[in-house]
Amino acid sequence: MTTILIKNANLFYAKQVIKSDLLIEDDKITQIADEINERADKIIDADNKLVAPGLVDVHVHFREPGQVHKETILTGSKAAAHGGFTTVGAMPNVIPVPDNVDDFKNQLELNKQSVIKTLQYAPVTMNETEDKLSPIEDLAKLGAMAFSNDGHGINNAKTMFDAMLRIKAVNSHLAAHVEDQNLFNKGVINAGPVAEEFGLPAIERVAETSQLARDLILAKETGVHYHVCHLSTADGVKLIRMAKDAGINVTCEVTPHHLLLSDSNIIKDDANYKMNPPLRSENDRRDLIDGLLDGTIDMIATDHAPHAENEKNQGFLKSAFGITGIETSFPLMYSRFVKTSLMSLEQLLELMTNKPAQIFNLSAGEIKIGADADLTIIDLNKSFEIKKEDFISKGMNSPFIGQEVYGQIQKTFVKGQEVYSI
Ligand SMILES: NC(=O)N[C@@H](CC(=O)O)C(=O)O
Ligand SMILES: [Zn+2]
Ligand SMILES: [Zn+2]
Repeated sequence: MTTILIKNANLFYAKQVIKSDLLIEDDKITQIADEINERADKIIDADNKLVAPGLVDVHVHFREPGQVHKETILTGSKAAAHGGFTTVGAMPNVIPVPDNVDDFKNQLELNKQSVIKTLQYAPVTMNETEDKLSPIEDLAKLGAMAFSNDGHGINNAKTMFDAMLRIKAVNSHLAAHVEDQNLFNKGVINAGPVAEEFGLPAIERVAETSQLARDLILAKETGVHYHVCHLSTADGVKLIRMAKDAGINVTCEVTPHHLLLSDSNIIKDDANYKMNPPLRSENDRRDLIDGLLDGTIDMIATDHAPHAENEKNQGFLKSAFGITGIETSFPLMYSRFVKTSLMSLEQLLELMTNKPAQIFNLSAGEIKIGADADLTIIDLNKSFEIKKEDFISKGMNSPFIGQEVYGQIQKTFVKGQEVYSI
């Protein structure tokens, strides 16, 4: 047996940060107490740093198979460990889309290269296109964490309705990239004065909100657990608030970038500000923050979307949609929300551990006796600059490069194994 004793932790335990020691035996947490003086193979003095459950991100893109020049499961998962994450949900917009038993099994095999726990979404429809539903029952049986066509909206209401019924029947979750493909209309930036100033084709807010309104009604009718990916609009927050009040089984995520940036921050033609959904207005951003603080929005997810340099330096019109996020999420959220007293550290940790785990029924996101030793040690007082060269991800496409932040990840453990150390 291998034992690790962590001394002098500021431990996030039972929804509070407390002074504590913690003992790991092999892959499990076996003791949590004021003072543990057991002999151990390794003793780590946490020196009053934060010891948190490994962070949970239900929305990442690891690009393998098919686009390994952007990211691989190995580089993506190492980047996640660098960001303090120990459990992630990988979206199925890889090539080929794992929309059948063989490709899904192959995807699960590939995911074994992950240094953290990489769970797999299955697509809602074949090849994430409109016409035909994927073999939902088979893919659920193989262990799909949930179903999503992320990257594309599901335009056809009948397709969505049927998908919801079948996903509900297997007791799974439907995570929706809510976007009407016709209203999206090949835009590249949020509709408004900034789009006009730059003369770029725009994405209307109604691309998100009209499909969301439809889906909420369908979710009410079917009872499926309907989860909204990367919410971006003020009206979207209102719709979800109303739906929750009406008892509809809806949950929702928001990304750090939609909380921290608006279209007014976009540097002309810098595609590190190009993603889908686009950065919206200051008004939308404020309402997303309100929605996060009042519980309308349930969790933070990064939508980590790595691309190669030459796919992102083509200006706003031609570059790919998406930015990396998994290595900067905690430091950015901690610096801009906790340090500024918009929320407590405990609130932020809930949004990045317990809440996503609970909502997707994952055994993750909580430090407790008997749980897997999935932990991260974070120095909250350490400030540093976000630098390209510090990314482990193959993707360097971040609008946050150059920003000064607090909250440096020092070590990350998965099942008692150190998967990142500074
Ligand atoms: N967010 C993005 O802009 N891009 C994502 C797809 C998605 O999340 O919709 C990608 O796969 O690159
Ligand atoms: Zn999406
Ligand atoms: Zn995505």
